[in-house]
Amino acid sequence: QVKGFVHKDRSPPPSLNDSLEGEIQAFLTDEDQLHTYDDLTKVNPVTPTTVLKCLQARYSVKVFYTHAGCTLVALNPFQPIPHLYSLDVMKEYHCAPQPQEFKPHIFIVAEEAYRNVQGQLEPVNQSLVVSGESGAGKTWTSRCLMKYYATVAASSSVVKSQHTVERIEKRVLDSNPIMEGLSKVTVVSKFKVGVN
Ligand SMILES: Nc1ncnc2c1ncn2[C@@H]1O[C@H](COP(=O)(O)OP(=O)(O)OP(=O)(O)O)[C@@H](O)[C@H]1O
Repeated sequence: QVKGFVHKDRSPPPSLNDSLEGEIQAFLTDEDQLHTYDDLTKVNPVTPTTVLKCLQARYSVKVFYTHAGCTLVALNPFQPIPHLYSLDVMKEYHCAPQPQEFKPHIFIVAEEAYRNVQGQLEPVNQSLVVSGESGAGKTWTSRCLMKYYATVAASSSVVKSQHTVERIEKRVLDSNPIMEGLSKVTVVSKFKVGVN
């Protein structure tokens, strides 16, 4: 009579690599959910494969910005997306009590730095570093930031005519090629927008 039976599995225990691979596959199974990760710190496990799959999924549903903690990942849509950068969208982010609760956008980063300067909290001077490989969209992003500052700065002071707003914006934007040509660094008032 067999009173007890213990099956001894002679196969080696799964290695760390196998279990990570299993976790990655499990994460990727839920393909329809991948685009919903608006912050890459929520991705688990964080690996090049899982992060890139999420970004790819977001790109395919035309979502081009994703948080990664305090960093913002911007994907180049390689096509004009005018509604993403309209004056109304700028106003929405600028006037929101908590812009960070909105969808990830370069305007969240812009607004946060703007509020820090206005609030005079240390460090008052703010730097935004825009980095990426050639063609990633650094110049585009820097221009976006400057357009944002030109617009919100003009709208928040004394009520100015549309002509004045456009003049400020043009001056700021026109300074970009000179500054970029000099040192690849553009400086807007107290804001620094670095281009690597
Ligand atoms: N968010 C965006 N929406 C629409 N077009 C974009 C966006 N970002 C970049 N582009 C387009 O992609 C192209 C490359 O962008 P950009 O010139 O900004 O790259 P870069 O990183 O500054 O390149 P380099 O380092 O070679 O100067 C441009 O034609 C630009 O208009």
